[in-house]
Formats: sequence, C-alpha cells, structure tokens
Amino acid sequence: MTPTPAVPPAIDVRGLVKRFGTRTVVNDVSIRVGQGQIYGFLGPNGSGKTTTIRLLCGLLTPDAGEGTCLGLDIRTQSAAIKRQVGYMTQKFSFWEDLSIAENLDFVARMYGVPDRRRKVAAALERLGLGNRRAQLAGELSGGWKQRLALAACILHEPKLLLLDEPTAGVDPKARREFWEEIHRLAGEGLTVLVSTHYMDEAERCHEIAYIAYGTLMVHGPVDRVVAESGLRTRLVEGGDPRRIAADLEGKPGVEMVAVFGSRLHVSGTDAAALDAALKPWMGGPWMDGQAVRVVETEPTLEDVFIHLMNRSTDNFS
Ligand SMILES: Nc1ncnc2c1ncn2[C@@H]1O[C@H](COP(=O)(O)OP(=O)(O)OP(=O)(O)O)[C@@H](O)[C@H]1O
Repeated sequence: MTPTPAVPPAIDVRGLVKRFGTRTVVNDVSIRVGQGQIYGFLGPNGSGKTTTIRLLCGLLTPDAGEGTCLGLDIRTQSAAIKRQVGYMTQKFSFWEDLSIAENLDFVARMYGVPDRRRKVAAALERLGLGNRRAQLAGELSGGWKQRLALAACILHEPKLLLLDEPTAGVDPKARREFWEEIHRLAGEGLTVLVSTHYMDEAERCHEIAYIAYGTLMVHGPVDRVVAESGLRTRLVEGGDPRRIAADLEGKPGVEMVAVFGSRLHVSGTDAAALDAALKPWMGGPWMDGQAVRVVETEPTLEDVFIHLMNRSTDNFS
C-alpha cells in the first residue's frame, strides 16, 4: 500500500527578525502551523503579535529569516501568498450607508472575485446574514459587524485567514458564534492565525504562541503550555480573600496572588516555598466565621500568561 503523503504545513518559518529603526520588534521567531489549524497569538500590547502575523504570510518582509507560507516563499512569492489570504484587521471599515449585501458586492468587485453573485450569496448564507442582507451596515451591532467583516474576508475563498483581535468589544454569545464559524472554516481546511487578549479565545485555538516584546516565549497546545510553565497554583477559599492576599504578597515562594471573587489563586514555581508561605492558612483556620481551605489546583492559562508577562522585560521602552 502506498503511504498517504503527509500534508505540508501551512506555515513553516525560521529565525524571523523585524526591526523598525533601532528597535527589534520581532526577534528570531520560528513557527510551524499545520493546515486547518487555528493558531493563537497572545502577549502584552505592542509586543509584536501583529508584526509577526504579517511576516508569516509575506505582508511584511523580514530583515532576517526564511520560510514558506502555503508552500510559497515568504520573501520572493509574497504577491501569490497575499491572493490566498483573508485579513480581518482590528479596524475593519464598511460603507455605513450601504447594506450588508451591497458592502459584500462592493468588496467582491474591488477584488475582482470571479462568479461574484454566487460567492456573495454563499457568504451571506454561510454567516447567517441572509435575512439582514438589506440592513445598512451602519445600523449593525458589534457582533453582526464582525460577521460582515468575516464574510468580506472569506469571499475570495482564501486558504489562510488572519484575524487581528477579531472580537474586541463583542458580547459573549456573539463571540461564541463567531468562534463556532471559525472552527467550521478550519474543519474545511482553512488555516487561521488569530491575535487575541481573551483567554477563552486562546483556549479555543489548537495551538498558541505567547510573544513578549518580540520574543516567542512559549508555544504549543494550551495543555502543554500550562503543563510546561512549571507554575504551581493553590486555591484558597473562605475568609477574607483580600486580607489573606495582603498577608501572602511578597512572601518567599509567592510569585502571584490573584483574587477571583471569594477565592484566591496563589502561584509560584517553587512548590515547597509556596506551601511554606501558605502554611499558616492550611489546616482550616477560621476567619470571619468561615474555615479557610487551601487546595492544589491547575494553574489557568491566565495564571501562566501573567507569570510569563512578569518574567519578560520590556526592552521596547
Ligand atoms: N510600521 C511600523 N513602523 C514603526 N513601528 C511599528 C510599525 N508597526 C508596528 N510598530 C511597532 O512595533 C511594536 C509591535 O507592534 P505590533 O502591532 O506588532 O504589536 P501587537 O502585539 O500586535 O500589539 P497590540 O496587542 O497592541 O495590537 C509596537 O511598539 C509598534 O508601535
């Protein structure tokens, strides 16, 4: 039997560097993204996520490094790559006094999309915009605007979709529906690169990369990123979380204390030192008429990212 040929990665780049003036905004980034994967980019504001995504698909030329996107060279074949990319920028603009359908038709004409009418109809159908086709874009709520933006980005049937903070300011239900659509598209083979600050969005990605000040600090599936962080977390329940937090802040072994309503997440990389700091709170002392309880828990992705952020130094400022 002939073995099935392995599907080549959608993106395979090594050693990418980008400088703006004297600042190195992307520093030696190597990434491989499988076809049909949703790959999330996280990191502090201005840390180079958008620049990295643009380099990966040839929209910007790197100062050093090499690689391929959709099997094409990111340095020499960027025009051919761009034709196969759908890019939803942070500030997607519409013609507010045109309807949804007219906006899509306009975009399709502008990009010379063949078989325009059928493609516009398909995009309207696919994103549940059919019933609203005549509604003016300027009257749409945030969630519907995102859908229209997504419809416009997939009209030309790209193989790679770039989403730059796609759901900023969108309500949770609309975000969930947006992500269901992204997963459907990925299921059909579309590769998706998404930058986000939302942990729930990161958890919906097949793999994530955390970039801080131009450096790729960790990458991989969410579970692996959490497991490999080396972070240990204890959950403290009962009593007054703010007073317990104040007691723990700055103690050896305690690297982070975060209040979640009536609970605390206390984390550090040295489990013995962490437990030594928590010792006075173990064994159920009473506080404000409640028993305080300390249990081991998994760090959340947010715990891991705050930890990474604390560890990274802002070499941009
Ligand atoms: N064309 C440019 N010329 C000069 N500096 C730039 C240019 N584009 C981006 N930068 C700078 O490079 C750094 C990284 O920007 P980038 O937009 O990639 O970060 P980001 O992680 O996507 O940020 P955010 O989360 O705020 O969107 C920033 O300090 C930004 O000001």
